[in-house]
Amino acid sequence: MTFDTQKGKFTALVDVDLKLARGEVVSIIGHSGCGKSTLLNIVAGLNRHTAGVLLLDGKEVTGPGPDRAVVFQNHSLLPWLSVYDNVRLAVDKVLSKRMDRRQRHDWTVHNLELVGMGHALDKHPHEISGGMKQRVGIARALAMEPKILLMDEPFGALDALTRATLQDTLMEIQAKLGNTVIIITHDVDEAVLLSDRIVMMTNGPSATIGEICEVKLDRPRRRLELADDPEYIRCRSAVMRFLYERQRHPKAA
Ligand SMILES: Nc1ncnc2c1ncn2[C@@H]1O[C@H](COP(=O)(O)OP(=O)(O)OP(=O)(O)O)[C@@H](O)[C@H]1O
Repeated sequence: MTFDTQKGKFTALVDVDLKLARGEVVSIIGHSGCGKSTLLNIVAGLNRHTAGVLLLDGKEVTGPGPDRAVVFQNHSLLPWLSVYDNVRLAVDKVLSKRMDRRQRHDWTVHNLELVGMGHALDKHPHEISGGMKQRVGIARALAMEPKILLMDEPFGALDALTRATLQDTLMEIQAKLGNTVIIITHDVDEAVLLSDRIVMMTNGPSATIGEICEVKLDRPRRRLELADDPEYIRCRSAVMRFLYERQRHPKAA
C-alpha cells in the first residue's frame, strides 16, 4: 500500500500475506503508525490497495460492501437517530430485498437484544454511555450479517471495566454466531483473550507481518482462569517481546 503524499510516495505496507479461515478471530497488533488501520481499511474497501489482491470467498473485492462491516473506535452513530433507528437504517439498506418490514423490525430488535441493548431502543446516542454506544455499533454491524466483522480498536476509548464486559459480550456473540473477526488492538491482554491468532506488525514505513502467534486456548475463555494458564502466559510474553524488544525502536526496525 503506497500513498501519494506532498513529499512523494509513502509505502505504508509491503508483502502482507494473510489468510483467514471462516469463523476465525484474528487480532492485529503493532506500534502506533505501523499500518493497522490502513490494513483494516483495505479489507473494508475504504482504502484501495496499490498492489496485491484481496479475496473474499475466492472472489476479488475492490470496494466497500455489506459483506464487511466495520466497528470503529468512536461508535459513529448518527446522533439524530434513536438506537433502534441507527440499526434499522443499516438493516433497511442491506436487507430490504430479503426481509419484509415486520422481519426487518424483528431483526433490528433481535440484534440490539443480542448486545444487551433491548431496553434502550428509543434512546438517542447522547443519552447512553460510551460502552452502550459501542454495543449499538456492534449490533448495527452484526445486523448486516457480514462475512467479516472488522473492528478498529472497538474498546480503546472505554474504561477498563466496560472494556472487559464488552470483550465478554463479543466472545459470547462470536461463540453463538461463529463470526469471522479482524480486530485491531493496542492491548496485549485483549489480543490474547479474544484471538485465535495474533498478527504482529513490524514498524513502518514499509510495515509487514513480523510474527503470528497462535493462541491455543480452549473456548469459552474466562479471564480470571486465564491469568495463570501457561499458554496464556506464553502468548502474552511472545507479543510483549515482539513489541518491546524487537520492534522497540521504530527507526532501527
Ligand atoms: N491517506 C493517507 N495518506 C498518506 N499517508 C497515510 C494515509 N493513511 C495512513 N497513512 C500513513 O500510513 C502509516 C500507517 O497509518 P495507520 O493509521 O494505518 O497506522 P496505525 O497502525 O493504525 O496507527 P495507530 O495505532 O496510531 O492508529 C502512517 O505513517 C500514516 O501516516
